[in-house]
Amino acid sequence: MSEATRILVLNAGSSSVKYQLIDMVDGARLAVGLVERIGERTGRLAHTPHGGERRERTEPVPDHAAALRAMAEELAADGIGLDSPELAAIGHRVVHGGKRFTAPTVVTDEVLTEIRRLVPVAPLHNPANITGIEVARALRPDLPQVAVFDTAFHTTVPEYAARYAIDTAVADEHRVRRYGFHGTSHQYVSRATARLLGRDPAELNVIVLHLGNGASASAVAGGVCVETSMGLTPLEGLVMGTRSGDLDPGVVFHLHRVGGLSIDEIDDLLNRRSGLLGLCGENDMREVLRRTEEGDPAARLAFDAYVHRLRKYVGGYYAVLGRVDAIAFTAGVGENAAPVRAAACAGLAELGIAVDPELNSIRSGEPRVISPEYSRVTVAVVPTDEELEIAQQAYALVHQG
Ligand SMILES: Nc1ncnc2c1ncn2[C@@H]1O[C@H](COP(=O)(O)OP(=O)(O)O)[C@@H](O)[C@H]1O
Ligand SMILES: CC(=O)OP(=O)(O)O
Ligand SMILES: [Mg+2]
Repeated sequence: MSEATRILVLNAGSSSVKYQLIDMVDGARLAVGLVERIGERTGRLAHTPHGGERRERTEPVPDHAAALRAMAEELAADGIGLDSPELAAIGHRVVHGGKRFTAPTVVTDEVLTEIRRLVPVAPLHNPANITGIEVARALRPDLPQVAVFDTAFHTTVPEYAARYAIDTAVADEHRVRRYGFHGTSHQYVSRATARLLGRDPAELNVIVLHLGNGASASAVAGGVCVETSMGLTPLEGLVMGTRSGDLDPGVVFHLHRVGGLSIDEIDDLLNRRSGLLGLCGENDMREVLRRTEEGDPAARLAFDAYVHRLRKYVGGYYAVLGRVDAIAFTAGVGENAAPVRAAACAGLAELGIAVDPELNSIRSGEPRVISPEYSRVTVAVVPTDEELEIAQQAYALVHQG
């Protein structure tokens, strides 16, 4: 039996790489790091070893290969380099797995080809994930590279919810359907919510609101995902930092035919220049909240639109589930923005949903209940941990075989 008990997790984004080295015996984070501003004039690496001081480097990081080299140097400096025999596998977040990948998968050339084929439906994400896999494989060709897919947890969404009401032959030919994303987070948070409440996940109905840069909602019935807000691509659903979320598909035809925008320009508009950014020129919720407090009308509109959309999904998923036991807020905005949580749940006493202002204002990194005793639905803040979930799934896979 090998002694390899560590998993390196890579979450490669378009201009950043987040990484964690986790020991699966005791769950220790041997290193946690982030390389940002890849491809810009100056990049930045922040690296924190277990029980040690955070280190920062500011230097040009031209591409993802350079980012992973910098990560490898920092790990080596702590004596836990990529050459370590204790490394069992490298786990990768892969955003789009299509219909085929319903579980964590060891990456082969053929698997990589399939992930590459899905680039057009996850253009902001899959290319970076592929680069992460390729670079990691070049650094440690002997290790299993395990892909953990954002789409996997949503493969239980029933056909009537996953299908768009369009011609079946066209949909089948082009594999157009709802796939859903952030699944690793929705899965982790729905289970963590059950743990927080001391309940069996199999008997709990939860609405999970993952509000990060990308944002999505899911309805989880007894541990099984039955509905989610993102679709064929991570563009549908909630208002996000730079993405529009739901809109009339007629808007696309109109902008093309009447507005004269090309399809690529519309794609760029809806994915990168819309959402909070499009409404008020700012995609960071912290800045939107600050400007709202100062009375800035554009920021107010952006906040109101963001919250209004969220409330529509909460109401909709209430009806989908029939009975809701808990609503869990997670990711950067969900974990930190008390005003968003308060506004999303305001005036819903008739649905048994209430938020206690004092509990809601407490800042903490721990899972916590923010609803009052009398609230029929427990409202909670449950920090997500996609990296731990990826590490656990990757470790379980390499240890089975
Ligand atoms: N204290 C805070 N208050 C409000 N929003 C915050 C706060 N901290 C972070 N955020 C929001 O969280 C977002 C990032 O969320 P995160 O889950 O880290 O994103 P991702 O993993 O998708 O890159 C930021 O864009 C910012 O708007
Ligand atoms: C799928 C998705 O939107 O991911 P992120 O929030 O990391 O952009
Ligand atoms: Mg995230």
